[in-house]
Amino acid sequence: MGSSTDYNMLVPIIDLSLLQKDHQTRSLVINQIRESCRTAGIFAVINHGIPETIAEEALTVNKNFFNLPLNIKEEFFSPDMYKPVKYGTNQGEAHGILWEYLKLYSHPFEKFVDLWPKSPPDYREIMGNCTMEMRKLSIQICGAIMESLDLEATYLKAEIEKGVQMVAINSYSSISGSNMKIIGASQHSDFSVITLLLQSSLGLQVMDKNDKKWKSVPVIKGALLVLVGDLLEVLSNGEYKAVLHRAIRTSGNDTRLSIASFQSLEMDEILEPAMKLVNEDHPEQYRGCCLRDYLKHRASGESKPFVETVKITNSATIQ
Ligand SMILES: O=C(O)CCC(=O)C(=O)O
Ligand SMILES: [Fe+2]
Repeated sequence: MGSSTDYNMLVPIIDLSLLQKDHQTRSLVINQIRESCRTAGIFAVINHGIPETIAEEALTVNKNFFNLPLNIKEEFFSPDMYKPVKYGTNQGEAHGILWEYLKLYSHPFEKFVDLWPKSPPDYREIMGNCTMEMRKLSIQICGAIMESLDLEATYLKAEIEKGVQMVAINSYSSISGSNMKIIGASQHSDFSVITLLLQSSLGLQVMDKNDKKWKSVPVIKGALLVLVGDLLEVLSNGEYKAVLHRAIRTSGNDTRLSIASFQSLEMDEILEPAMKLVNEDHPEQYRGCCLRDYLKHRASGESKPFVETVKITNSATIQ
């Protein structure tokens, strides 16, 4: 057994339907969200309103997309970070494709849908439903997260609603034998306010802040995962930290698929720490930043994690 999967993570499970209940129940849920964002940086949501068939169809249609001949998928290949539809692959010398991904800009839908894959024939319709549902849910969860920070539920709502939604679909081939390899999603945090993630099978790991060990995130039927992203770290002035995660390939017969929806603001919309969370005891810890800054950072090939580059390190610069 590879050592890195020996640890399992107890991911907090939050019943989102309770947000519609009485004031007291609602507050309990908000407290759970606060606690999860502060400690784990990840939680699972159940009763979230996205029908299971939508998630299942999305996984299936993407599986069918990745099963298409390489020449069809390669139409979407591009090294350009700014391309709204982008296919990429990581090939092992003797092992064929180990990891493939497709990145789609998905909001506004009408602006991007014509650029999405045409095949399988139902790809656009199924992924249109899926990404719209994921976006709606992300916006709802962002509102609850704002409340958990003692901000108005509507704080940044308009900016988030106008914001870019990008979806990454990852496909990892399974491994045989015990050669545990970490492919594709090596350790990183996401550039998003939150990321909503659907995984078809085990493979996502997060760094446990307490013991600094990688922990496997279980697959909970019908649940979606919510990950704290870089923008939420900035907005909360470091109260919530973006969760460090990676994806490993595991043994088994099935290819593993994950669908991640990254909710951020518009390309040039600068996000700064919320004024209410900056005070004498909590001086401003981050500079404002936008999606374009992140893409420039990625294109530059700099290895330093993006969020580190916006941290204010010199206390002399703080007023
Ligand atoms: O495959 C996964 O579970 C994680 C993928 C991921 O972290 C990403 O696409 O940013
Ligand atoms: Fe990620």
